[in-house]
Amino acid sequence: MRVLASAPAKIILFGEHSVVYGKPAIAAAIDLRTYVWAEFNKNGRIRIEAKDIKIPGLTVSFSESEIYFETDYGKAAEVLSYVREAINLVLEEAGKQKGVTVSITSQIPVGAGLGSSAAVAVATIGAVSKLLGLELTKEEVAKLGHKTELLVQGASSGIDPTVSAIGGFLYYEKGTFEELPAIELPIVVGYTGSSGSTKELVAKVRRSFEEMPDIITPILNSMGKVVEKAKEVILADYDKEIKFQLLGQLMNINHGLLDALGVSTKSLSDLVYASREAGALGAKITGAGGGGCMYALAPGKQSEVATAIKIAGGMPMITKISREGLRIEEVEE
Ligand SMILES: Nc1ncnc2c1ncn2[C@@H]1O[C@H](COP(=O)(O)OP(=O)(O)O)[C@@H](O)[C@H]1O
Ligand SMILES: C[C@@](O)(CCOP(=O)(O)O)CC(=O)O
Ligand SMILES: [Mg+2]
Repeated sequence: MRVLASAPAKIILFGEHSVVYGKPAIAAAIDLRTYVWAEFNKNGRIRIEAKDIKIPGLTVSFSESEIYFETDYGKAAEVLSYVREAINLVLEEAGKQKGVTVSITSQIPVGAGLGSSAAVAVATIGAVSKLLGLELTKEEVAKLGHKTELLVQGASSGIDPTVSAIGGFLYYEKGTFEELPAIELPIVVGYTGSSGSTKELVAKVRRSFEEMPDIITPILNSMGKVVEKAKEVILADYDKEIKFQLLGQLMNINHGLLDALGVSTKSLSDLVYASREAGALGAKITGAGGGGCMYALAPGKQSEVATAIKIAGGMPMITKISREGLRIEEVEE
């Protein structure tokens, strides 16, 4: 039997990092997906075929009769830690120890703030649980995805695996979520081409918080207030233009607060300011930062903002919100 599952990427519209400290956040699934095949194998091992992961350098030594390959096996093992932990959690949940092979292909850039870690964990959990005959709800998959991120990152709010499992447009706070009415958000995502490690960036904010709690706490509190105001605006019956103006203003404030936490970079800020100068109503980092992606709210200006992002050295992506979260694509008996 073989099972194919997929899960979407996400953008955090407001509240990244502060959501780790129990504040709310708003995120949406977008139409880039990770696909995972799962099947049993006979050797009793966990086998992971990660087709998109680049190995960290390779040394080959050979003689007449022998050839040896060497790479940074520690880094290679680390890069597969989300998948490995996800599989172990499902095997534990099913109370089975079986040889499982997973094969992964993904449309989501790694370390770009689009939740590639959560999407790969959720799709792996979806495929392996289905293979083992475990009928998990999307909420149960999200919880196992959150556990996976906690095991690998040390800290995780759970918003990424929740949005990836459930899909759509969610208001998330301390492990619970509510679905927000889908509003057509004319956004442009800008990818810097560099990546940031969520584990390292979350740890960096944690260090600042522990060293200067009186300074960091008010920043996190303000971020929480920004998100509450954004939810109020999204739910209000203002006309679209007013909503977009207010949301753009809140995005810019959120970006400044993230900059104060030290998670922005020059390339991210270059794309943010280029977008604003090209007419975006708001632009901010999305995800952990340290590289990765930003996004801009650009009603009627998506192509101008996309061009400005390209001129500023970024890669623009015009994406849509995906209603669908985890999807079992195929079951081959
Ligand atoms: N296609 C993939 N195959 C295997 N592991 C992946 C894949 N995509 C992402 N990952 C895992 O997720 C990590 C990136 O997660 P993270 O640092 O949270 O960045 P983000 O979630 O913003 O993409 C990668 O280093 C790797 O461990
Ligand atoms: C920084 C954070 O708020 C979001 C991380 O998003 P990503 O891994 O960069 O896609 C961490 C979390 O919420 O678990
Ligand atoms: Mg991540």
